[in-house]
Amino acid sequence: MEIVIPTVSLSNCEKAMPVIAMGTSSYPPADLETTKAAILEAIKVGYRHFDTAFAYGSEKAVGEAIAEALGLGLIQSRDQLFITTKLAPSFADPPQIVPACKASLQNLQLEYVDLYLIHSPVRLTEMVSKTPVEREVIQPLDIKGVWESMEECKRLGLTKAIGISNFSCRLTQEVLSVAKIPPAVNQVEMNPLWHQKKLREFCREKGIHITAYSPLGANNTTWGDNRVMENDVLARIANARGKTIAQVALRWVYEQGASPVAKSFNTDRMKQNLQIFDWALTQQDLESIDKLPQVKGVTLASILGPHDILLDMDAEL
Ligand SMILES: NC(=O)C1=CN([C@@H]2O[C@H](COP(=O)(O)OP(=O)(O)OC[C@H]3O[C@@H](n4cnc5c(N)ncnc54)[C@H](OP(=O)(O)O)[C@@H]3O)[C@@H](O)[C@H]2O)C=CC1
Ligand SMILES: O=C[C@H](O)[C@@H](O)[C@@H](O)[C@H](O)C(=O)O
Repeated sequence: MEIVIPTVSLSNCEKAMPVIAMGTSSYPPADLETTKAAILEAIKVGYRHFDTAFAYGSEKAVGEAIAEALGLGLIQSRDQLFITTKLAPSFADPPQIVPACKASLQNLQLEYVDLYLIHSPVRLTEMVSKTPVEREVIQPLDIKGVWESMEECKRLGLTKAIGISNFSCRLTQEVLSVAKIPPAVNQVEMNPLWHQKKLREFCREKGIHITAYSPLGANNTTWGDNRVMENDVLARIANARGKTIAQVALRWVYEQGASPVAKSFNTDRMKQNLQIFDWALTQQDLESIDKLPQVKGVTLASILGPHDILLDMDAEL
């Protein structure tokens, strides 16, 4: 039976976004063939929204998988897919942004992406090949200049929509204060153990949709841990509903009005993660999840290094 994935409309974007995306950042980093095969498999099982980034090195694999899916007739046109990619912090300098977007399009073999996000609210002044990075290469963003260049990407038709990622309320407000085209999306960590209530409320008021990364807590990766997948309260709910913990976490994100971006390169788990649209959590389940002690998992400081500017940003997010 074909799965119908609900969509959400985004501000200033004519194309609706499927509410669940397949992530493409894997640990340990997967090679091109593995990533390509996983994306092709995800298209076969029904995913239509893919989340990549220049920084993940997965754009080429996504591009090859799309080309192959078209060749095999798994999809009739590129338009049936929603592709999100992100501006790498090393290119987050106004004159480099349109060229960076074009480089991502070349990697993806596409004429446009559907959503282009500023990956993080920092600029790295060098191309970095490994993390953590030295403090000297980290700079705050020139938000006005960077956002104008993001708007230019949209005006040029390189992307249907533009947005931000890892932006706190304060930084999102800074973008809004200079924007002619407001961000359509803010992609942030969100899961039953990191609710993002304040940011979600702020973005809702401003018409900015939240996409939730690491909705499963990024278990078995270096940037996440098993706090979601091994949570006793979630296990009890999953048991009572006849679902898995992953499904409970994804359904919870969806019921909050946000769109999960979950990564799985395993066919059974890919399928399982799509089975969240024909059942609901009970009021009691929602209340139990509401009471879970909050622990932020993914931090910029843990990825890029424990530098003052990053610790300050993490504290706001
Ligand atoms: N904007 C940003 O800064 C960030 C964006 N992202 C994006 O979000 C995506 C998802 O987040 P991510 O951090 O990968 O973490 P997730 O919360 O999606 O967790 C991924 C991990 O969960 C496993 N998994 C997936 N489904 C199941 C399941 N049903 N049962 C048990 N284990 C499961 C995966 O393994 P397996 O593949 O073996 O199934 C993988 O180890 C990324 O791939 C990336 O695209 C992520 C972090 C930061
Ligand atoms: O600036 C830092 C990077 O953007 C970092 O936040 C991301 O690469 C993140 O780990 C991800 O997986 O998307």
